[in-house]
Amino acid sequence: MKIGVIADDFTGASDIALTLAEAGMKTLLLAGIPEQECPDCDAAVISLKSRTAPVAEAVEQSLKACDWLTDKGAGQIVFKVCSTFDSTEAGNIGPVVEALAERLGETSVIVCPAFPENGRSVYQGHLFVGDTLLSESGMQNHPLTPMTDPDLRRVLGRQTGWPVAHVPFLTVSKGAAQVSDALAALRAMFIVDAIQDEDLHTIGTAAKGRKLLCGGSGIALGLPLNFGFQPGSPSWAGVAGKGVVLSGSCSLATRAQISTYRDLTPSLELTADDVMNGTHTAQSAADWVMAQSHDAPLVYSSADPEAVKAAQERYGRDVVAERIELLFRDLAAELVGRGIARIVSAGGETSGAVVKGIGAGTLGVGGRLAAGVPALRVDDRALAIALKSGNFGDKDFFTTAMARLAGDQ
Ligand SMILES: Nc1ncnc2c1ncn2[C@@H]1O[C@H](COP(=O)(O)OP(=O)(O)OP(=O)(O)O)[C@@H](O)[C@H]1O
Ligand SMILES: O=C(O)[C@@H](O)C(=O)CO
Repeated sequence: MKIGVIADDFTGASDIALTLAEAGMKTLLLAGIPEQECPDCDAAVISLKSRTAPVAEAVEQSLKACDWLTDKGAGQIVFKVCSTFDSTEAGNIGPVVEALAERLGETSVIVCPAFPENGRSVYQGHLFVGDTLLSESGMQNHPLTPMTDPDLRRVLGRQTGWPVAHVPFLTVSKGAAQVSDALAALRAMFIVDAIQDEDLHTIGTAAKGRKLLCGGSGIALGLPLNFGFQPGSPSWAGVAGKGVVLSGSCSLATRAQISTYRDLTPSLELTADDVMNGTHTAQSAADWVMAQSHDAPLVYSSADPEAVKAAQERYGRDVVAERIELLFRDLAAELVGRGIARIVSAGGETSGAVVKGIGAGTLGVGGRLAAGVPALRVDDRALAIALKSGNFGDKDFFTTAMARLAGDQ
């Protein structure tokens, strides 16, 4: 194994697994730290559900994953975080990077969440989503990690005792040698600007030999070449059978996708009240799914910001999120037990719960369904899944993803 990735959520893990697979590496996605031997690979992505975990837990899990990956031969570790830098004042990005850097003996670390293909760019240390600052992109209303400050130097600075420095676009545009020189000057975490894929390739070249990087999936674009890999297309055979779309994401993109898909398919909305007072359970939702003649109905809890806020005030933010996630976990388990063969899951926390529910161990990476979203095959079962990050995919994503999971081009 050459590259080991620790991802702080499941959609993020599948996002970077696609980048590495398309860059020519045999890549495996592992749902947590494997208890058994895993098949041979060039890159392994360990998916944690640590983005919103308590800091100490996130640090402990990340260090365990790091030890497992280095033990299997990984010489370079990437800590994959969200391209919208989802985190809170407490962490978990700063504390995890600190702990990993200390474990690996690295004294300066590149931190770059840019993902230009999906509109995320970093310029003058600020994160943009398309042409808006992060803090005006909708992410200021995220249910668990509202992002209200677009200056990543400040955001990261609040999470770590390490100095936070900046490598500006002007340096990146001069090439890898200049980036390497800038990184050598200080013991620090460096927010590195990147506005296009070319910048990420430059940063990738500058990262040759570095033991630790932190970023979105874009940070991996230039790394495989350092190990001699050339781009390729992962293959996908398709899985036939009944499908389901499960969404707990409340992002703008997911809500637009739901509104399109709801016109085409039967849908069941689980409101926060329904879940909290037991009106809907995993059993009742599974009965509903199996009773639909449509081949891929929709079950969702994807409320607008006002409804989310009201539910959080009524029940507590973490309590309501956890109860909804548990319902999706148990629903996924129930549905797979009843023969569901294709699942599209929307939302990182939600996907962590869904993957747990289906009891996945190793997921093979197939072709791309959208930028940042691959088709995945669960273990060697006839079960296909897509883990869609909240803000990824166009408005027709659920329809096209379902068809492609089945093998349509
Ligand atoms: N009506 C609601 N009220 C409060 N919380 C909700 C509601 N519906 C869903 N949630 C919670 O909101 C959270 C959404 O996070 P999730 O990571 O699944 O989506 P996302 O943030 O859009 O995706 P990503 O992390 O991939 O960008 C989940 O914990 C979910 O349980
Ligand atoms: O980087 C992203 O935006 C995604 O891979 C993700 O992490 C969403 O949870």
